[in-house]
Amino acid sequence: MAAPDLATLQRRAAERAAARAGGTDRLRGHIVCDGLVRIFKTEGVEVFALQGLDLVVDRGELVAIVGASGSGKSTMLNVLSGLDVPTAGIARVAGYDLLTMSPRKRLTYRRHTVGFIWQQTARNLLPYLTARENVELPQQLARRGRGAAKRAQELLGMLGVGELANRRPGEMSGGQQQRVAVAVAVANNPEVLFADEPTGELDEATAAEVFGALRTINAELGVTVVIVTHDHSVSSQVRRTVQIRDGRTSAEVRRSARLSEDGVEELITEEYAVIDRSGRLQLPATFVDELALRERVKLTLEPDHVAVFPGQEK
Ligand SMILES: Nc1ncnc2c1ncn2[C@@H]1O[C@H](COP(=O)(O)OP(=O)(O)OP(=O)(O)O)[C@@H](O)[C@H]1O
Repeated sequence: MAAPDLATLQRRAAERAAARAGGTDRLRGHIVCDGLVRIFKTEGVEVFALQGLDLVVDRGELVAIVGASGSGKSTMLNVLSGLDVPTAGIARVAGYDLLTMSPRKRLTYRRHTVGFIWQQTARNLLPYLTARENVELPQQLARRGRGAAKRAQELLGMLGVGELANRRPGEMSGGQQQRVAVAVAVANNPEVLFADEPTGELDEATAAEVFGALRTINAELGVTVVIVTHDHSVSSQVRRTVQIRDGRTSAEVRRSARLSEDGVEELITEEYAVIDRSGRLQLPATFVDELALRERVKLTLEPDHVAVFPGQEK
């Protein structure tokens, strides 16, 4: 069977997500971070891991978050997954307020609302269980044992690893293990799936298969998917890539499919800088270097754009 094209997947994900949410008007802001701040204090030194991060992810979206080491990706993911509490700002996922929720609600949130995939393949699966048993386990723990075997087989089939249902993780490749891990993560039908460097231990071709599995889950189940990675090539695998720099969202790459005049589908890639509510934006490092922009720049307002010029030397 030929793989569906990007436009079809895009439409299908939107339809499934709308059906799940109970109408398109409830689609906005499945994940909302607004002015998110996380300060760590170690030995009297304050580290600003998140410095007013803004991010809105719609229900049913699939988004990649990229950034260099130390940019704040893990801190953001820890907050969104309910493991850590931010210092200030707004963090909301699927209607849960992550700053004020009680420990009990936090547990419910982690068990039922979100699913996780970690970088270390070994952390995602129990080595002594088969693929099918691994997918059945979270359902049994949530007392959804009836029908667990059927759902496990369906999910494994959907992710192209149906034939491996009776194999243990040690008898599968890293990529196959991560695809089974995707099935485990969505076994209990979470609303949001967080993947932390899910392809960190894989080569490029295998990584592409795992990204394909995440796209399938997004399109078929309408689950909102957030992939965190330092691998910039992920932007060729997803429609929206958000870049984090110094604890803030700094830029976005959006890919969309459109039909050209002669009826051929073409992919458009557009790059945006992110501007916050105070009007702050970060210029891409390459632009800053190219024109040797330092300290102050000159801005002029044109009818339809703003121009930035190197400031005068002192
Ligand atoms: N528990 C902590 N205590 C003190 N500082 C921390 C703590 N966790 C993170 N930091 C600091 O916060 C900043 C952001 O770290 P974070 O781990 O979120 O970055 P990252 O983008 O995930 O990096 P990597 O890709 O290397 O995992 C770094 O300067 C880091 O040293």
